[in-house]
Amino acid sequence: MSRSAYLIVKPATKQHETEQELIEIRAMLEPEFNLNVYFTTPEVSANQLAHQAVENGAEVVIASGGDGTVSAAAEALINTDIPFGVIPRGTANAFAAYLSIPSDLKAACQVILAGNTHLVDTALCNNRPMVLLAGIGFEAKTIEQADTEAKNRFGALAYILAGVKQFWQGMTPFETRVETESQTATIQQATAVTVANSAPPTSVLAHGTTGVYADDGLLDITITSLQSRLEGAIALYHLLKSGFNDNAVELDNVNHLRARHIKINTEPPQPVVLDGNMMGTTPVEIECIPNSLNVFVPNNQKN
Ligand SMILES: Nc1ncnc2c1ncn2[C@@H]1O[C@H](COP(=O)(O)OP(=O)(O)OP(=O)(O)O)[C@@H](O)[C@H]1O
Repeated sequence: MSRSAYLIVKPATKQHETEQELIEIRAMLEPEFNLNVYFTTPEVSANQLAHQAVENGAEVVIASGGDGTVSAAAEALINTDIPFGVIPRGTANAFAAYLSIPSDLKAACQVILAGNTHLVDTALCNNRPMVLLAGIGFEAKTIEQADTEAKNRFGALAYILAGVKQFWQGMTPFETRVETESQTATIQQATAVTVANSAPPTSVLAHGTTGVYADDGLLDITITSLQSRLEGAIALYHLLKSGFNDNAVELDNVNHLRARHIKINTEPPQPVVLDGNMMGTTPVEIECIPNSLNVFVPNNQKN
Protein backbone atom coordinates (compact mmCIF):
# COMPACT_ATOMS: atom_id res chain seq x y z
CA MET A 1 0.00 0.00 0.00
CA SER A 2 1.36 3.45 -0.83
CA ARG A 3 2.42 5.75 2.01
CA SER A 4 0.20 8.65 2.96
CA ALA A 5 1.84 11.98 2.13
CA TYR A 6 0.42 15.43 2.87
CA LEU A 7 1.42 18.10 0.38
CA ILE A 8 1.04 21.65 1.66
CA VAL A 9 1.10 24.21 -1.14
CA LYS A 10 1.49 27.96 -0.87
CA PRO A 11 -0.20 29.05 -4.14
CA ALA A 12 1.86 31.09 -6.60
CA THR A 13 0.65 34.60 -7.40
CA LYS A 14 -0.61 33.35 -10.77
CA GLN A 15 -3.22 30.62 -10.29
CA HIS A 16 -2.46 28.83 -13.57
CA GLU A 17 1.16 28.38 -12.44
CA THR A 18 -0.02 26.62 -9.28
CA GLU A 19 -2.34 24.38 -11.31
CA GLN A 20 0.40 23.47 -13.77
CA GLU A 21 2.92 22.77 -11.03
CA LEU A 22 0.45 20.62 -9.15
CA ILE A 23 -0.12 18.48 -12.25
CA GLU A 24 3.66 17.93 -12.48
CA ILE A 25 4.02 17.17 -8.77
CA ARG A 26 1.13 14.69 -8.86
CA ALA A 27 2.59 12.96 -11.91
CA MET A 28 5.89 12.52 -10.08
CA LEU A 29 4.73 11.64 -6.58
CA GLU A 30 1.40 9.82 -6.92
CA PRO A 31 2.88 6.55 -8.16
CA GLU A 32 4.73 6.40 -4.82
CA PHE A 33 2.44 8.20 -2.37
CA ASN A 34 -1.22 8.48 -1.53
CA LEU A 35 -1.13 12.28 -1.88
CA ASN A 36 -3.42 14.61 0.12
CA VAL A 37 -3.11 18.19 -1.14
CA TYR A 38 -3.92 21.31 0.92
CA PHE A 39 -3.46 24.97 0.04
CA THR A 40 -2.42 27.69 2.44
CA THR A 41 -4.45 30.90 2.51
CA PRO A 42 -3.82 34.17 4.35
CA GLU A 43 -6.04 32.67 7.10
CA VAL A 44 -4.98 29.00 7.08
CA SER A 45 -1.26 28.67 7.62
CA ALA A 46 1.16 25.93 6.60
CA ASN A 47 1.67 25.36 10.32
CA GLN A 48 -2.01 24.56 10.93
CA LEU A 49 -2.13 22.28 7.89
CA ALA A 50 1.02 20.43 8.94
CA HIS A 51 -0.34 19.90 12.46
CA GLN A 52 -3.54 18.49 10.93
CA ALA A 53 -1.45 16.21 8.73
CA VAL A 54 0.41 14.85 11.77
CA GLU A 55 -2.89 14.31 13.65
CA ASN A 56 -4.27 12.46 10.60
CA GLY A 57 -1.33 10.07 10.62
CA ALA A 58 0.76 11.47 7.77
CA GLU A 59 3.75 9.28 6.99
CA VAL A 60 5.40 12.04 4.97
CA VAL A 61 4.78 15.81 4.90
CA ILE A 62 5.86 17.94 1.95
CA ALA A 63 5.85 21.74 1.78
CA SER A 64 5.79 23.56 -1.55
CA GLY A 65 6.43 27.28 -1.19
CA GLY A 66 8.95 29.81 0.07
CA ASP A 67 10.99 29.72 3.26
CA GLY A 68 8.03 31.01 5.31
CA THR A 69 5.88 28.07 4.28
CA VAL A 70 8.67 25.54 4.79
CA SER A 71 9.52 26.87 8.23
CA ALA A 72 5.88 26.98 9.39
CA ALA A 73 5.21 23.42 8.20
CA ALA A 74 8.45 22.12 9.71
CA GLU A 75 7.43 23.20 13.21
CA ALA A 76 4.67 20.60 13.31
CA LEU A 77 7.21 17.87 12.56
CA ILE A 78 9.76 18.74 15.24
CA ASN A 79 10.79 15.58 17.11
CA THR A 80 8.23 13.43 15.24
CA ASP A 81 10.62 11.61 12.88
CA ILE A 82 8.09 12.10 10.04
CA PRO A 83 10.17 12.73 6.91
CA PHE A 84 9.78 16.25 5.51
CA GLY A 85 9.98 17.06 1.81
CA VAL A 86 10.73 20.52 0.45
CA ILE A 87 9.66 21.75 -2.99
CA PRO A 88 11.25 25.20 -3.21
CA ARG A 89 8.83 27.67 -4.79
CA GLY A 90 9.66 31.02 -3.14
CA THR A 91 12.07 33.80 -4.00
CA ALA A 92 15.19 32.98 -1.98
CA ASN A 93 14.53 29.33 -0.98
CA ALA A 94 17.43 29.58 1.44
CA PHE A 95 16.65 26.40 3.43
CA ALA A 96 16.53 24.33 0.24
CA ALA A 97 19.71 26.01 -1.00
CA TYR A 98 21.47 25.21 2.26
CA LEU A 99 20.52 21.53 1.94
CA SER A 100 21.34 21.44 -1.81
CA ILE A 101 17.70 20.65 -2.64
CA PRO A 102 17.28 21.70 -6.29
CA SER A 103 14.86 24.49 -7.16
CA ASP A 104 13.76 22.63 -10.30
CA LEU A 105 10.37 21.13 -9.47
CA LYS A 106 10.96 17.67 -10.93
CA ALA A 107 14.44 17.42 -9.42
CA ALA A 108 13.05 18.40 -6.00
CA CYS A 109 10.40 15.65 -6.33
CA GLN A 110 13.15 13.18 -7.27
CA VAL A 111 14.92 13.98 -3.99
CA ILE A 112 11.74 13.02 -2.11
CA LEU A 113 11.28 9.86 -4.16
CA ALA A 114 14.89 8.80 -3.58
CA GLY A 115 14.05 8.68 0.14
CA ASN A 116 17.40 9.80 1.59
CA THR A 117 16.85 11.76 4.83
CA HIS A 118 19.06 13.78 7.17
CA LEU A 119 18.35 14.93 10.73
CA VAL A 120 18.81 18.67 11.20
CA ASP A 121 18.41 21.05 14.13
CA THR A 122 15.54 23.50 14.31
CA ALA A 123 14.98 26.40 16.68
CA LEU A 124 12.22 28.41 18.28
CA CYS A 125 12.46 32.20 18.19
CA ASN A 126 9.97 33.77 20.61
CA ASN A 127 8.16 30.43 20.31
CA ARG A 128 7.94 30.66 16.52
CA PRO A 129 9.63 28.12 14.25
CA MET A 130 13.07 28.83 12.81
CA VAL A 131 14.88 26.52 10.42
CA LEU A 132 17.12 29.20 8.93
CA LEU A 133 17.86 32.39 10.75
CA ALA A 134 16.69 35.44 12.61
CA GLY A 135 18.10 38.69 11.21
CA ILE A 136 18.05 41.80 13.36
CA GLY A 137 18.75 45.28 11.98
CA PHE A 138 20.19 45.50 8.47
CA GLU A 139 18.77 42.25 7.07
CA ALA A 140 15.29 42.89 8.44
CA LYS A 141 15.26 46.39 6.95
CA THR A 142 16.34 44.90 3.60
CA ILE A 143 13.54 42.31 3.60
CA GLU A 144 11.08 45.05 4.58
CA GLN A 145 12.14 47.04 1.52
CA ALA A 146 11.90 44.14 -0.97
CA ASP A 147 8.14 44.29 -1.48
CA THR A 148 6.02 41.65 -3.22
CA GLU A 149 5.87 43.58 -6.47
CA ALA A 150 9.67 43.82 -6.65
CA LYS A 151 10.00 40.10 -5.82
CA ASN A 152 7.54 39.18 -8.57
CA ARG A 153 9.44 41.32 -11.08
CA PHE A 154 13.02 40.63 -10.12
CA GLY A 155 12.97 37.41 -8.06
CA ALA A 156 15.94 37.01 -5.70
CA LEU A 157 17.54 40.09 -7.28
CA ALA A 158 14.91 42.16 -5.43
CA TYR A 159 16.67 41.31 -2.14
CA ILE A 160 20.07 42.28 -3.55
CA LEU A 161 18.70 45.59 -4.88
CA ALA A 162 17.02 46.31 -1.54
CA GLY A 163 20.26 45.42 0.27
CA VAL A 164 22.33 47.74 -1.93
CA LYS A 165 19.81 50.57 -1.37
CA GLN A 166 19.84 49.96 2.38
CA PHE A 167 23.65 49.84 2.40
CA TRP A 168 23.88 53.08 0.40
CA GLN A 169 21.42 54.90 2.66
CA GLY A 170 23.69 54.03 5.57
CA MET A 171 23.16 51.76 8.54
CA THR A 172 21.89 53.26 11.78
CA PRO A 173 23.81 51.67 14.67
CA PHE A 174 22.06 50.35 17.76
CA GLU A 175 23.13 49.00 21.15
CA THR A 176 22.72 45.27 21.59
CA ARG A 177 23.00 42.97 24.59
CA VAL A 178 23.51 39.31 23.77
CA GLU A 179 23.10 36.74 26.52
CA THR A 180 23.86 33.05 26.01
CA GLU A 181 24.05 30.07 28.39
CA SER A 182 27.75 30.84 28.93
CA GLN A 183 28.38 34.55 28.31
CA THR A 184 26.93 38.02 28.04
CA ALA A 185 28.17 40.72 25.66
CA THR A 186 27.11 44.29 25.04
CA ILE A 187 27.98 45.96 21.75
CA GLN A 188 27.39 49.69 21.51
CA GLN A 189 27.36 50.29 17.76
CA ALA A 190 25.94 47.13 16.16
CA THR A 191 24.44 47.34 12.68
CA ALA A 192 23.24 43.73 12.29
CA VAL A 193 22.82 40.68 14.51
CA THR A 194 22.17 37.35 12.80
CA VAL A 195 21.35 34.14 14.64
CA ALA A 196 21.54 31.19 12.27
CA ASN A 197 20.52 27.56 12.54
CA SER A 198 21.25 27.07 8.84
CA ALA A 199 22.24 29.55 6.13
CA PRO A 200 23.40 29.24 2.52
CA PRO A 201 26.44 31.34 1.53
CA THR A 202 24.12 33.99 0.08
CA SER A 203 22.82 34.76 3.59
CA VAL A 204 25.99 36.81 3.88
CA LEU A 205 25.46 38.35 7.32
CA ALA A 206 25.21 34.92 8.96
CA HIS A 207 28.75 33.87 8.09
CA GLY A 208 31.04 35.37 10.73
CA THR A 209 31.81 31.90 12.09
CA THR A 210 33.67 28.82 10.85
CA GLY A 211 30.72 27.43 8.93
CA VAL A 212 27.05 27.36 9.82
CA TYR A 213 26.03 23.74 10.44
CA ALA A 214 22.42 22.75 10.97
CA ASP A 215 23.33 19.50 12.69
CA ASP A 216 25.74 20.68 15.41
CA GLY A 217 23.13 21.43 18.08
CA LEU A 218 24.21 25.07 18.15
CA LEU A 219 23.20 28.46 16.77
CA ASP A 220 25.77 30.68 15.07
CA ILE A 221 25.62 34.33 16.03
CA THR A 222 27.27 37.03 13.93
CA ILE A 223 27.29 40.65 15.07
CA THR A 224 28.52 43.34 12.72
CA SER A 225 29.33 46.93 13.71
CA LEU A 226 30.01 48.68 10.43
CA GLN A 227 30.33 52.42 10.74
CA SER A 228 31.06 53.41 7.14
CA ARG A 229 30.41 52.19 3.62
CA LEU A 230 34.09 51.26 3.28
CA GLU A 231 34.01 49.19 6.48
CA GLY A 232 30.78 47.64 5.25
CA ALA A 233 32.20 46.74 1.85
CA ILE A 234 35.31 45.11 3.38
CA ALA A 235 33.27 43.15 5.93
CA LEU A 236 30.71 41.98 3.36
CA TYR A 237 33.52 40.73 1.13
CA HIS A 238 35.00 38.69 4.02
CA LEU A 239 31.57 37.41 5.12
CA LEU A 240 30.76 36.29 1.58
CA LYS A 241 34.12 34.49 1.36
CA SER A 242 33.50 32.84 4.73
CA GLY A 243 30.11 31.61 3.48
CA PHE A 244 31.89 29.63 0.79
CA ASN A 245 35.08 28.49 2.56
CA ASP A 246 33.87 28.20 6.21
CA ASN A 247 36.79 30.26 7.57
CA ALA A 248 35.77 32.63 10.38
CA VAL A 249 35.95 36.36 9.60
CA GLU A 250 38.81 37.94 11.57
CA LEU A 251 37.82 41.62 11.66
CA ASP A 252 37.38 43.89 14.70
CA ASN A 253 33.91 44.91 13.56
CA VAL A 254 32.61 41.36 13.05
CA ASN A 255 31.99 39.31 16.23
CA HIS A 256 30.84 35.74 16.32
CA LEU A 257 29.88 33.15 18.90
CA ARG A 258 28.01 29.87 19.18
CA ALA A 259 25.34 28.96 21.68
CA ARG A 260 22.36 26.75 22.22
CA HIS A 261 20.20 29.38 23.87
CA ILE A 262 20.35 33.11 23.26
CA LYS A 263 18.53 36.27 24.35
CA ILE A 264 18.98 39.51 22.41
CA ASN A 265 17.91 42.97 23.51
CA THR A 266 18.53 46.12 21.52
CA GLU A 267 18.19 49.80 22.22
CA PRO A 268 16.22 51.10 20.42
CA PRO A 269 14.11 48.04 19.41
CA GLN A 270 15.01 46.70 15.96
CA PRO A 271 12.95 44.91 13.29
CA VAL A 272 13.44 41.14 13.10
CA VAL A 273 13.11 38.92 10.04
CA LEU A 274 12.53 35.25 10.81
CA ASP A 275 13.05 32.67 8.04
CA GLY A 276 12.42 35.31 5.37
CA ASN A 277 9.31 36.91 6.86
CA MET A 278 9.00 39.94 9.13
CA MET A 279 8.12 38.88 12.67
CA GLY A 280 8.12 42.10 14.74
CA THR A 281 10.84 43.73 16.80
CA THR A 282 13.41 42.85 19.46
CA PRO A 283 13.76 41.49 22.13
CA VAL A 284 14.07 37.89 20.97
CA GLU A 285 14.84 34.62 22.74
CA ILE A 286 16.01 31.72 20.58
CA GLU A 287 16.51 28.09 21.58
CA CYS A 288 18.08 25.42 19.37
CA ILE A 289 16.31 22.03 19.23
CA PRO A 290 19.04 19.56 18.21
CA ASN A 291 18.42 16.81 15.62
CA SER A 292 14.71 17.51 15.54
CA LEU A 293 13.71 17.52 11.86
CA ASN A 294 14.11 14.66 9.41
CA VAL A 295 14.44 16.19 5.92
CA PHE A 296 14.64 14.55 2.49
CA VAL A 297 17.97 15.64 1.03
CA PRO A 298 19.97 14.70 -2.06
CA ASN A 299 22.22 11.69 -1.57
CA ASN A 300 25.36 13.64 -2.33
CA GLN A 301 24.69 16.73 -0.19
CA LYS A 302 27.55 17.49 2.16
CA ASN A 303 25.83 19.02 5.21
N1 LIG B 1 -2.95 31.80 -0.45
C1 LIG B 1 -2.22 32.79 0.06
N2 LIG B 1 -2.37 34.05 -0.39
C2 LIG B 1 -1.62 35.05 0.12
N3 LIG B 1 -0.71 34.91 1.11
C3 LIG B 1 -0.51 33.68 1.60
C4 LIG B 1 -1.25 32.55 1.09
N4 LIG B 1 -0.85 31.46 1.76
C5 LIG B 1 0.10 31.87 2.64
N5 LIG B 1 0.29 33.20 2.55
C6 LIG B 1 1.27 34.00 3.33
O1 LIG B 1 2.55 33.83 2.68
C7 LIG B 1 3.61 33.91 3.65
C8 LIG B 1 4.59 32.77 3.48
O2 LIG B 1 5.11 32.88 2.22
P1 LIG B 1 6.47 32.18 1.80
O3 LIG B 1 7.62 32.87 2.41
O4 LIG B 1 6.40 30.74 2.00
O5 LIG B 1 6.38 32.31 0.26
P2 LIG B 1 6.63 33.50 -0.71
O6 LIG B 1 6.25 34.79 -0.07
O7 LIG B 1 5.95 33.07 -1.96
O8 LIG B 1 8.17 33.34 -0.90
P3 LIG B 1 9.31 34.37 -0.59
O9 LIG B 1 9.10 34.87 0.82
O10 LIG B 1 10.54 33.55 -0.73
O11 LIG B 1 9.14 35.40 -1.62
C9 LIG B 1 2.92 33.88 5.01
O12 LIG B 1 2.96 35.19 5.52
C10 LIG B 1 1.49 33.47 4.70
O13 LIG B 1 0.56 34.05 5.59
